[in-house]
Amino acid sequence: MRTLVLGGVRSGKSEHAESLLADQSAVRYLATGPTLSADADWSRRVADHRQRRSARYETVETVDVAAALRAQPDVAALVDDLGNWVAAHADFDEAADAGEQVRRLDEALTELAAALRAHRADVVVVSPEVGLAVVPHTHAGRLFQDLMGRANRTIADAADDTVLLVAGRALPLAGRPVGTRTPVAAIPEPTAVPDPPTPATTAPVPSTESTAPDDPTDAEVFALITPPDPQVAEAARDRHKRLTKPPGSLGRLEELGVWVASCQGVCPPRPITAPTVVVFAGDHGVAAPDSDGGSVSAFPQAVTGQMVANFLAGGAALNVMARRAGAAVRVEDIAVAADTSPAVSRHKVCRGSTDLRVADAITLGQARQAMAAGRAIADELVDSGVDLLIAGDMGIGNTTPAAVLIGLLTHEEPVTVVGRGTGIDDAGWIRKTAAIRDGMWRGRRVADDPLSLLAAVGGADFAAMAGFLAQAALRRTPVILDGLVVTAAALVADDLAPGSVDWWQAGHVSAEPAHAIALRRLGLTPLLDLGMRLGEASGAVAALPLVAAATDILGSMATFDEAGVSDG
Ligand SMILES: Cc1cc2ncn([C@H]3O[C@H](COP(=O)(O)O)[C@@H](O)[C@H]3O)c2cc1C
Ligand SMILES: O=C(O)c1cccnc1
Repeated sequence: MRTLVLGGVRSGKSEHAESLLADQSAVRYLATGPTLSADADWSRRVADHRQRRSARYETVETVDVAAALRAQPDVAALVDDLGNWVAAHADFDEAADAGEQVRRLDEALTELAAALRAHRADVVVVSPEVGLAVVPHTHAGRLFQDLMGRANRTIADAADDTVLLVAGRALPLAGRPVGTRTPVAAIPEPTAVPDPPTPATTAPVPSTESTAPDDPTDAEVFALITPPDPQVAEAARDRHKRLTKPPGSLGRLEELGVWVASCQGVCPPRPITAPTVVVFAGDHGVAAPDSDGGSVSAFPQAVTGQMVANFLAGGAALNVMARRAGAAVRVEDIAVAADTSPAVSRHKVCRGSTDLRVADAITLGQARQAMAAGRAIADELVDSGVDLLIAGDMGIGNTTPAAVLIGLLTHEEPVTVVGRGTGIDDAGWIRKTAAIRDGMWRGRRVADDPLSLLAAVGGADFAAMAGFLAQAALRRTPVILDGLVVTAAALVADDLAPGSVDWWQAGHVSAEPAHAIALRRLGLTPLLDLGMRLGEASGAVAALPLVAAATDILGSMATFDEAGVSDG
């Protein structure tokens, strides 16, 4: 989480910033202020700050904040403050060219924003809001106000959250950057009230397997995710240079092998021998037919349970592809409306969800329970020796909550994230777009709170997938992501446990438009682009042989020395 804390003099901004990092075990305090100041008032303020900070803080006095952040991306940081940083990056002398100062600052800002975006641990930047004062009558004052305005805008764009401190009150700034698309909050309130869900099939009736109370477990709390081993990555890149091929000639397969090695923490990497797919099945209230019989899906809800049986019988596309790729398949009924085999319903949280257009899909307690289940499943597999994890989805209507989650987390509009799913017609497209709009309207208030977001507009299957994906990262196990539905859960998972994305590769890009948007947001480049739009983990399994081959290349290819081939 990156937060920009703005405020006037003595507004309480530093105290607020420190409170945001209160639960961090270690914080680097990047102090940008002059340290050898003769100004008694300044010295007293610095001493004040020092006293308020505890032993958890390490103070680093620097104006090269970008370099300081890059040096330790996994430790929380507090930058105090951006005003001093701006002052250090410009010449306020009247003789200096003001345009040149702006250009120089913009350059430094670009670097700083990139370092902030790359910072994996929490970071809070404190900055003075000087734009509300009268325009100063000195050249230096006017230039500083100008540069500060630029700096605050750029850093606010790089931050996940911006708050303004006024009179000791922290006001969250919900606005969107000037000149961008319609803000999510401005999506018109739904006019037509959607039909209530059909109670018999869509109400979340707790199953006999669970009572789903609002229990206080910490399913959504994750320890710090640390990245795959960068030293092993270096060693793997080095080894690639010694293998019997022109350097770089295996293209992206080379970096893919490097990634597997760094995930395993060993070079050469071990061959992938026990990849496992978990299909998370669940129904969605939003898929219930309207009074005119229309739905957001081209298929009826009953297909979800029927497909679970098909997976168990080995007849689904996923089964066929997984057999070819040598992956094990496990199915988990998290929220299927129908009864399924006891073998797959151990972790069942509920039967379907409530229609996300009109109410929260599931309760917070159910979201926690589902997330705990996803984490437990990942733990169990990793403990049993699985060396690569893949999540898949099965659930009629699930591309609608997936689009809602992606729309909210990437600030896109409903018409941009809607897709045809199982193949809806134009009337279905209109209905689905309206459903996504209603879901985004309902979910926008909790978009910053992953668990609440999953409860409001996701569902138990999405919560389980998010828990599974983040837990895989915590357990330092590589993951291949599938299509739209799994990637929607991944977006939430990386918010929940930042840095998880380093443990994932995108297997493919689906034909669903929101998928590419979500991948871009995660910074992932898909391995394949085959026009697939099935889900079930089929896209991830299609990419598995590439990941396995990339691993074997580093592990089994001869070096120039070994093969007696002349090195270029
Ligand atoms: C037979 C069949 C097998 C599937 N396997 C995956 N999906 C995929 O399509 C569904 C999502 O699309 P929508 O939101 O339009 O309903 C999910 O079940 C997803 O897993 C299937 C769908 C069907 C019909
Ligand atoms: O890309 C996906 O995951 C997808 C697309 C359509 C239907 N179900 C899943």
